[in-house]
Amino acid sequence: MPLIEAKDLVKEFRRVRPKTGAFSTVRTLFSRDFEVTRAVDGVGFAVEAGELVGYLGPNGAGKSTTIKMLTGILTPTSGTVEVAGVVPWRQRERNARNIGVVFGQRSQLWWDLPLRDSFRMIGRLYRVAPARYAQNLDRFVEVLGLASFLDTPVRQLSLGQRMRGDLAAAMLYEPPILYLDEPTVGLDVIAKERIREFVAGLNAEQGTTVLLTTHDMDDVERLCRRLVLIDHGRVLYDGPVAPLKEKYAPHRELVVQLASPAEVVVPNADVVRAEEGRVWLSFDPRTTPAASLIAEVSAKYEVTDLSLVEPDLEGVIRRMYLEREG
Ligand SMILES: Nc1ncnc2c1ncn2[C@@H]1O[C@H](COP(=O)(O)OP(=O)(O)OP(=O)(O)O)[C@@H](O)[C@H]1O
Repeated sequence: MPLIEAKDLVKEFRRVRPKTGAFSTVRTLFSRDFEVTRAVDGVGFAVEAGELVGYLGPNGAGKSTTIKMLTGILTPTSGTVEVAGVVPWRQRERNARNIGVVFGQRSQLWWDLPLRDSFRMIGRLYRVAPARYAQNLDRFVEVLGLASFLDTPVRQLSLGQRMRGDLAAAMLYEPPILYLDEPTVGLDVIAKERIREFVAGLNAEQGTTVLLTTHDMDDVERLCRRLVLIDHGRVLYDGPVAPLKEKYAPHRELVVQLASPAEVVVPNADVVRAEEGRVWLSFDPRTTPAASLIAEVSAKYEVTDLSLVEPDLEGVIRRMYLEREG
């Protein structure tokens, strides 16, 4: 049985359409004229225990609204969700024990308290046994590098430090599920990598099931084996990363550095760029294996260096969205 299962999930937001003109405030107050936004429009997916799934889509696609329904913050307009056998919005407290949540844009920590006290409050709130609590705290302090700012009030922490604190707080009570909404937004490269390493470790070592929304394709490349792509509140793709790349970016690039500039002509590959002896060749690995192309180029030209370039996921997803729109 899946650990997380959403079926035909719909969420509509109704907002009174504001009136203009004389007595507009009073007329808005008594208005029956609603504006309806269907943020999530029939989403369905199932996540098995131990998966690490990227939940992606353009701005306004409905990602955060879905996560909010999975956490129980929002009640859907229709459809069903079960998370570890619990309907999140009916049993919010039971659901909360099963999930850790990190929203990159906002902290769950107490702003005026030192990180250590925030952790203590969370430990008490979730009734973590003292020995277990101490063990978990020690581990997170070590792997997330929290020691130097554990006694600093949260409001004085840098964004990267706060995010690490938020991650530790979300996992202190060992929930089997972790929802991450833009966990690396605004962080520098090193801080991002640290977060990714931590999440990958939780998934690999603890078997934590992770649902990740992000706009950062490096997060996705590094962490996700499966993607659920949504747009306008609907699922466009649900499956592994590789076939998506194959379908929307079947070509690979071979970059060769020649000893001296030359016009490269080889069958089964197109020169897409050439600059001072560096040549970018595009080829289809389904018909031309990389090894045979490399052998061919090396036999004909004096090659001093070469590399193979994989298609990047951002381009793949962009191409998919463009194709659907067109
Ligand atoms: N409380 C709300 N009231 C009215 N409309 C809302 C509310 N929350 C979200 N929406 C609308 O629902 C749609 C989906 O929003 P959502 O935040 O789920 O998208 P998202 O995929 O998370 O986007 P982003 O990547 O920009 O965070 C948007 O059109 C948004 O304006």
